[in-house]
Amino acid sequence: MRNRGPAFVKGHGTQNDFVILPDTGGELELTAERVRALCDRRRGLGADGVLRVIRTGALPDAPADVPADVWFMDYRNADGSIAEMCGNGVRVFARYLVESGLAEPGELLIGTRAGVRPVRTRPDGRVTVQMGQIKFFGESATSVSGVDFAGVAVDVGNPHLACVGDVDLDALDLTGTPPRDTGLFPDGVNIEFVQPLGGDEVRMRVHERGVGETRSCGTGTVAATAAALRAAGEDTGSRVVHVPGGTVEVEITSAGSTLTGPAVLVGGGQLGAEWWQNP
Ligand SMILES: N[C@@H](CCC[C@H](N)C(=O)O)C(=O)O
Repeated sequence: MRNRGPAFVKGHGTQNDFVILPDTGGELELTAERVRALCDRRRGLGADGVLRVIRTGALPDAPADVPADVWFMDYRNADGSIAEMCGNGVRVFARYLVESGLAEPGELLIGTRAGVRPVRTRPDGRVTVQMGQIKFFGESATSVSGVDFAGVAVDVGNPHLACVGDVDLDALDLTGTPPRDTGLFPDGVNIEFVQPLGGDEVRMRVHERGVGETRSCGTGTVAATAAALRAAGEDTGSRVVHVPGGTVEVEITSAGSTLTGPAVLVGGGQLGAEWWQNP
């Protein structure tokens, strides 16, 4: 390819997949249309979302409480919308920072629209993220194929409705967007269906705001764990969460929550300059 556009790296966390766009100079014009084209699995690279790598100080709408020199995960959903936080994305973002030499392995801080997230990269390839305090903010319901599901509203930096019950997850048709209470979730919601398996294990499927069904959602696994603990009459504890794309571990204590799981970099390349101009 003679005319080269921006560089990219493709990665995933439990098969929640992302196009990483390094923008260390803060120069890329990342429009919603470019995000949609990048994430399109036929006309683009294909992904659930885009992670732009930029210094917080270079992003005009960055939250004031994130220090300017911290690397910021500018997250976009596949439909081009902006979301506050992405738990699988943060792990993949951390792996990218370390592999590309932008950060040392071990402890690092990542800026997000939900605030700073302390992260620890591990030698085995897994990454642990401190996901902060979860907050319950109501009860609500949704339905799939005419079947009603009750759930709890959970704020993990972004909004979730976590529905825990003895549900036949394999039978759920999540090709459409399940209805939501627009009063409780005015900006949309990520919806988790959670089946306790006994002991500290649960299974989960998720319909993500701005994407559709994905094979995993990190913030969703934290919401699912909080809801599963609450259903068991507990405030704190841990769950091993099995999603279609793999397994993660979540712990909730009185001090906050952590998410541990894999982060994989698949490969990278260069976008075509013409494609980037007119995707
Ligand atoms: N897949 C993510 C969540 C991404 C954002 C979400 N779709 C939203 O709009 O809030 C995760 O791993 O947490």
